[in-house]
Amino acid sequence: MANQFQILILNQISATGLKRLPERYTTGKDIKAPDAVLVRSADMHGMDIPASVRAIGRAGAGTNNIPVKAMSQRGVPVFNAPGANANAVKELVLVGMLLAARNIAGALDFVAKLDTADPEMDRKVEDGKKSFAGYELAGQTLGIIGLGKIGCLVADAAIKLGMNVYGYDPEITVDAAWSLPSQVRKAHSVAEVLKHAQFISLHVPLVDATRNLINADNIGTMKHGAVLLNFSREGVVNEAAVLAALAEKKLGRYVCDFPSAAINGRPGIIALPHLGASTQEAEENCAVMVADQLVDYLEHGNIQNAVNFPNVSMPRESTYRLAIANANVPNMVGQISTALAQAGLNIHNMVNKSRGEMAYTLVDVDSKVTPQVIDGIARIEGVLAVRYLPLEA
Ligand SMILES: NC(=O)C1=CN([C@@H]2O[C@H](COP(=O)(O)OP(=O)(O)OC[C@H]3O[C@@H](n4cnc5c(N)ncnc54)[C@H](O)[C@@H]3O)[C@@H](O)[C@H]2O)C=CC1
Ligand SMILES: O=C(O)C(=O)COP(=O)(O)O
Repeated sequence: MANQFQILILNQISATGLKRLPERYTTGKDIKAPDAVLVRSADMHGMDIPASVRAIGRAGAGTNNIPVKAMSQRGVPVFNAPGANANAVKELVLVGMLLAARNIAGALDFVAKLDTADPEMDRKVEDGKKSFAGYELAGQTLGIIGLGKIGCLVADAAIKLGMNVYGYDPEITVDAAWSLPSQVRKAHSVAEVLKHAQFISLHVPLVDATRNLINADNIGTMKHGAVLLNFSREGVVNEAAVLAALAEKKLGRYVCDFPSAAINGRPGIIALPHLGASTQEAEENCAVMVADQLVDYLEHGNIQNAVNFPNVSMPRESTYRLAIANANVPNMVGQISTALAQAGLNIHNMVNKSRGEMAYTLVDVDSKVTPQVIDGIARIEGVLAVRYLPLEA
């Protein structure tokens, strides 16, 4: 019988994505011993992740809600869906700039409070509108911190709207750099971006190095009345610093996707309920991408788009495959090959790749692998997880 897999679902995942899982897969939110977890923003840090879990699929970009380091130590890849929701976020960032520049939230509120039975309503509309006059985006300068999938799309859209764009990303990839319009000016520091831009948009992941990236020390260096947009993560911005800068009118608006007790309802705050990736298209794209990656990993051991392991794939030419997650230390491949040779197994094909402290090995052999051989490999120091993935007869 073909392999049965159980997938624990922690958030609402697009049905189109779930349909990519073969029918023999069971999905649900109460599965006790899942082979894999599908998640969006649910916080998995406090969760007791069952030992049965072989992979985690994040139907989205950010993985700060997942204990990635602990999963690496267990040899468990954490997959995400790079770029699959980037267009949705880009569009909401454009909305964010317009909300700030045109006083749209205040204007909508004003209209909602109009008395439609008042014969003077039309006059009040014409009188009232002057309170909401704004300015245009064309000609303004936007600074983008983080030029990954989202930052690059925001840069491109802003250039097309006639804005000047500064971008900062010390680890920009070659592909991202190629995708940027030539008009984007390269900034060499966060400070340089803050100095030049009227709008600053953050598109970095939340990691130790980006926590409080915008803080009391640098927020005062922004242009007077600047607009800060945060569709990245709450922790990237120090909210106390934002409130102080708004109170001093140093900051014009703080537009974010992360409401909180500290900022909600405060003057100058425009907060959306984490809507960046909430379009039908983005939800489908993310779920499809990550479901396909999970299936390929669970059934064939191939890794594509894990945040903690290298990309490793090998075409299936042999029925008998071992997938081994191991520490990136010397002599792992040697010890694995020796264990197979000692068991009289001939290696048909093999690939080993590393990324940081992690490495991953796929080995196809010409005959059946016994549980004793698998146990022997699992006991090699530095081996974190071993899976035997024979093709079904
Ligand atoms: N509001 C929402 O619904 C959504 C929010 N996000 C957030 O946006 C973040 C970025 O998403 P993507 O662009 O898809 O990720 P990405 O991985 O394509 O891009 C992130 C970029 O940030 C850069 N970076 C890292 N540290 C930096 C630093 N200290 N200074 C400047 N640049 C730095 C990286 O080099 C990379 O190019 C996600 O990690 C997530 O937190 C993503 C999707 C939806
Ligand atoms: O992809 C991301 O990083 C997001 O923040 C989107 O989160 P969501 O999937 O909408 O809960």
